[in-house]
Amino acid sequence: MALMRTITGPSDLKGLTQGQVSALAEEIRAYLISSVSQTGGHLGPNLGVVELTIALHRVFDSPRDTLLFDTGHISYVHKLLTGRHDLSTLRKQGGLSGYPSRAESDHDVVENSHASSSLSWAIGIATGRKLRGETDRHTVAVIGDGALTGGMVWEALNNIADQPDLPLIIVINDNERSYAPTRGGMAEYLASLRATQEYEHMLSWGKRQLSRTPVVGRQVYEALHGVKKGLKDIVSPQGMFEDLGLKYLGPVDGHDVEAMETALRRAHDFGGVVLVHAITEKGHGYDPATADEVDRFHAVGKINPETGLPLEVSGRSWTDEFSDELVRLGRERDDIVALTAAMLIPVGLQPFAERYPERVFDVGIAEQHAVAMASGLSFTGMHPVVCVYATFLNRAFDQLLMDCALHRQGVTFVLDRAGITGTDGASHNGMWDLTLTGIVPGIRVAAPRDGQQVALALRESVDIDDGPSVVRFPKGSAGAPIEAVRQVGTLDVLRDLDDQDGPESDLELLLVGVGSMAGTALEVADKLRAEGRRVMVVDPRWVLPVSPDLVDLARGAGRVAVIEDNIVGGGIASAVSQTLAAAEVDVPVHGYGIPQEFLDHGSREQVLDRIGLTPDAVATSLSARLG
Ligand SMILES: Cc1ncc(C[n+]2csc(CCOP(=O)(O)OP(=O)(O)O)c2C)c(N)n1
Ligand SMILES: CC(=O)[C@@H](O)[C@H](O)COP(=O)(O)O
Ligand SMILES: [Mg+2]
Repeated sequence: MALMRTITGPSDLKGLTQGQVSALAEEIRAYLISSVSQTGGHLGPNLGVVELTIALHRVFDSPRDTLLFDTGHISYVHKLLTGRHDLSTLRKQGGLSGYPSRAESDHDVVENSHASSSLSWAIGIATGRKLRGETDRHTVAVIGDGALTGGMVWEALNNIADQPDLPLIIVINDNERSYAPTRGGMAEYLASLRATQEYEHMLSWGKRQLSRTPVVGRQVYEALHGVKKGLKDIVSPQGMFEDLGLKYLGPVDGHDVEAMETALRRAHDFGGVVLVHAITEKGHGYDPATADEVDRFHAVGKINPETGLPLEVSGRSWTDEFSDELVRLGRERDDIVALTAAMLIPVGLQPFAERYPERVFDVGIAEQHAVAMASGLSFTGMHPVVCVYATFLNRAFDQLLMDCALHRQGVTFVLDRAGITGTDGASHNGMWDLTLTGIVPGIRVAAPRDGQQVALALRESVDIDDGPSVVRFPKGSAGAPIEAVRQVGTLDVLRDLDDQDGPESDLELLLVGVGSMAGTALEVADKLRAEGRRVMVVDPRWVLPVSPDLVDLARGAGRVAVIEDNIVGGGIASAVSQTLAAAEVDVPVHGYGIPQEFLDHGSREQVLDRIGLTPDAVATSLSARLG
């Protein structure tokens, strides 16, 4: 760590010798392994960009030059080189973000964790700089091969190709993986370019051998070299980027700082748009990561740094409940197909894919495309199940609305990581989906309260074939089942008025627990009942559209309160309030949910506490309201 501690900013890198640079890379790699194994985080991706990031900061002059890191999860080395040497607070409340953060440094620009937007940012910044006469400032976007499969990238490249003179450098960090190996034509194309590297190595070996061959050696080499272009085009059609008029440099060994510096300096001095194709290895230099076939330690929890084995064992997750039921459904119905946006394992589709490989589609990091493709699949009579993290549905809202719902296509959306996720920061919380889906005509939305309900809701959703249906659930362990004490129409009653409480007509408070907030609602009810309040807790299971049974029950209540892990604005409380008003049911409705703010990272529990979405806070508020 001795050398790293001397690097207070990128300027301290410029004077290092190549030997010192190599030593620094090793120091950083060792520190990443020791620190991130204690905090958790994106260990594999960041081990893959150690040398690349050092080279970037030696060639460019951040923050005068702007460095952008697509998806943001690969910014740990960048942080270490820009004065943030201590990663021990990574992803902890009040500590360093796991993504770039403007509050931490003026070297950081794009904070969000949503992939494939870096080239759009880059052309925006470069164009703005040009308009302001600052054409000596470079903009560099580092984008992974996975993020390169996102449609926005191709929208940006289309525009970038129109301005080939912009001082804009695109570094493709090609490690052949998203979580799993990157799929699709783009991945194949990059593979063909990588093949060039082997070809170049072979050619330079041939040149060395032939140059040692007297007399004929030179002529033979020239002849070979003449063949090179032809062979190279066979090995790797350079066309795509060059056909767009973009200069392509590479492939370059992304773990060779000197080679990266040479390429980046050429790109820097070129004075126009250049793509530098860096070949890297996710998890590089750490055997447990490079040996990990699942995802090369894409995102780890706390692990043993020696073995890479997890130190925390989590219980059966919400995702597991979904995954197992989908396999059961897949066995019963051959019309069920599944789609993922490069997250087959994290969204729980691997067991289904192992059994029905022809019925799973990994479309790359392309949620918009996934939803429109699902609409097409549904049109042919298949029942697609689109599996994305709730926050990433934001990307595909128009396709949900105008491709799926407008045509009443029967598509099931499984939104994992709904609600507060916490440690991945503001852009990862699944806090908007109930609001977004709530404005989609004809949609049905289920918020299961436990693992059993996930299975039940999924089974019901795949029977909905006249429009989109949604099943949303949070990250982590699903916890123990919450049994209903009885049904009122479509509603599950979780806590009933006791007999001696008298008739339902003088119900003080009807408490609605949405999804995983059912547990919170029960604790709130128990606190209020201990004060002698007459409280009933119900779980609608299908939260949108609002059930008429809920309207009927509300008629007899003094107040209604809804607890949801979605923004309060436009969420289920809003929907209930609007539905009651439309039914002329004049009962106050109180919404308890997530504030309409971007929430700094912390654990799920810490964030819930911070925003007052806890049993104590809600009970205190309701107690005051009940008077
Ligand atoms: C829109 C969007 N969808 C999904 C994700 C989840 N995600 C985070 S990183 C990642 C893989 C990125 O692969 P790549 O760009 O190759 O970067 P690497 O991890 O290989 O460095 C995915 C799918 C995301 N961040 N954004
Ligand atoms: C950066 C990104 O989008 C994902 O890698 C995310 O960090 C993983 O989140 P989970 O740990 O919830 O799967
Ligand atoms: Mg990758």
